[in-house]
Amino acid sequence: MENAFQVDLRGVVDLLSRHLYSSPRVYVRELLQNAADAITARRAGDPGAKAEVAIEVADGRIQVSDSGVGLTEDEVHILLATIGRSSKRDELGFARHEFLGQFGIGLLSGFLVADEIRVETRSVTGAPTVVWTGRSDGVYQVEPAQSERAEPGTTVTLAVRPDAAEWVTERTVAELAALYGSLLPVEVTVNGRPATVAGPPWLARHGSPAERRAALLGYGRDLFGFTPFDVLDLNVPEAGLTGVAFILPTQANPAAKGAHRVYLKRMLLTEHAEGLLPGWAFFARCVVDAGELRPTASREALYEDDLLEHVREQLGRQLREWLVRLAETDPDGLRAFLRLHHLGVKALALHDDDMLRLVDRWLEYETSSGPMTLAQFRALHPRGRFTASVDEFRQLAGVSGAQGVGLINGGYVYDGEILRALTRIDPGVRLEPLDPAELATHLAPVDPAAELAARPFLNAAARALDPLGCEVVLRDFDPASLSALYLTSRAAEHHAQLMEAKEASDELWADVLGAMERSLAADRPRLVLNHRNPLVRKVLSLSDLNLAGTAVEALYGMALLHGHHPLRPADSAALNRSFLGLLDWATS
Ligand SMILES: Nc1ncnc2c1ncn2[C@@H]1O[C@H](COP(=O)(O)OP(=O)(O)OP(=O)(O)O)[C@@H](O)[C@H]1O
Repeated sequence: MENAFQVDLRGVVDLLSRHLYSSPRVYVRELLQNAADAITARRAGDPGAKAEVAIEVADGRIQVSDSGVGLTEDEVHILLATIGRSSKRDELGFARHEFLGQFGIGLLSGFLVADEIRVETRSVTGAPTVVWTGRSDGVYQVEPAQSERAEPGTTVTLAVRPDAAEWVTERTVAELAALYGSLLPVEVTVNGRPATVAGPPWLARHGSPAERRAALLGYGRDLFGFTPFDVLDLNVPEAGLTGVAFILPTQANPAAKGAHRVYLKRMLLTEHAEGLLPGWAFFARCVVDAGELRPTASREALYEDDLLEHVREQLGRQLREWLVRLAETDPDGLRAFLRLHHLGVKALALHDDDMLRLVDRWLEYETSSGPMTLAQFRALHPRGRFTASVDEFRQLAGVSGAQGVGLINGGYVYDGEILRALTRIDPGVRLEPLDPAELATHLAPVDPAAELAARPFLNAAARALDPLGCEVVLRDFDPASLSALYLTSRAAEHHAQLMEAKEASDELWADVLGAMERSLAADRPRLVLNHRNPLVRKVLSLSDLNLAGTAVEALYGMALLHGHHPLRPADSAALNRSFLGLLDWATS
């Protein structure tokens, strides 16, 4: 025996309200949408038919009347009383593209605020006016209307439940009708006051491009509360998409979720759409209307499909073209943009040669020769170096620059990768990462006589720093104001990390790490004393070698601090010891 499914309407309404829709307010959108669709259906046969939706709100009742196709009694049974049945799909079950609705559940959203939905409708076919009344307990009835409607169309009436009263006030309904329906191509009024505007502002005609731009910037300001840095048109014909992108006037958080305003067939889908733009374009906020993109069943987000993917690519391309155009026509504008949004552009440059060229030509980097673009730096220092961290740049820029080794700060997000990627646009690029130890080879040795005279001092200094795992050398370099430089090679850093790990690990691991340690050439860090520095000269001239050892410990501590190197416990102890030693000497 075959049986039909039974539907527990209360359960379905509960499902809709708790899990599908984010707020009862969507009932206004669903009513508007049905009214607009009914008008679209009527105008398909009669293009000159009126396109009016009148919403009346008073005393906890809302009435939505449309001049649409209306329904016959048979259609009422089939369409209004069958959940999931919709007249807006074709024979194969696909959404028909001229309509907003498609799922056949929207009318049920009336039960979010009322226990009863009353639909009075007269079909354009000339059938008599009927009244359908559906209740949230799952019972409905259809009866002939007491009087015929003057015109074809439909009036839906909801008498609000006391707990939902806040959703059915004139003010709330007017706000919601304007929010969802202001761009609809039908005339919507709430208690006689218009809720619709002339159409999407980006399609409005203006006297001149400057006027249009000013009007669109004003639109952006009204919508988002900031005056956009710039505005550009968006267009993806395959998705029936038009709109505008506003460039944010302040730095944006790359991790912030998208907040794009999306209309589908002129009805607001969401103010918080995600996935409309590629991830790197976090500096733009869009307002778009698309005829062909699809909503999810809740109508609160875009359905992720190939078309949305295509739209994302195309909008990304249009933003990219805008940037390239800006570089060509308004360099100052581009500089200002980059100051705000360099992260997005750098992220894009990693995979896009045009953007990489733009970064190369326009983005200023910190370098040992002052702030300049990568292109300028390469012209000045064809074999320049870049650092792996901001700290390293701060430690070494001065010394490196003074030795003629150009240095770029490559320590910020994406910079290392960008510098390495430069060969993509210029195969001749010779910029390489700096190994700090290499810098020592650029520091000139002191003259042999001075080196000889300093021997006893250097021996004492080596004895003082040996327990700290550091070697001492004397060099002659600029800037003279720098007393000592602590240089550690990549291998030495690795070695130091290994030692730390070994100290913290158990026996088995300590053995393994010990074996690794032996296999690594322990390239020790160096303290490079600057023979040009007056303080170093003074220390060199000390005849008391113990005191000289203490002074070297102090210079070592200063070099670590100056270079923002981490201080190990042994380093802090050496620094304290040197202080005490110097104080003792001074007071004895
Ligand atoms: N104002 C109206 N005028 C004419 N027909 C209507 C009206 N409101 C609803 N209908 C009919 O009732 C059907 C069911 O409406 P419902 O709102 O539940 O779903 P839908 O609009 O088809 O799809 P969705 O769930 O996506 O909104 C519609 O397909 C339409 O045929």
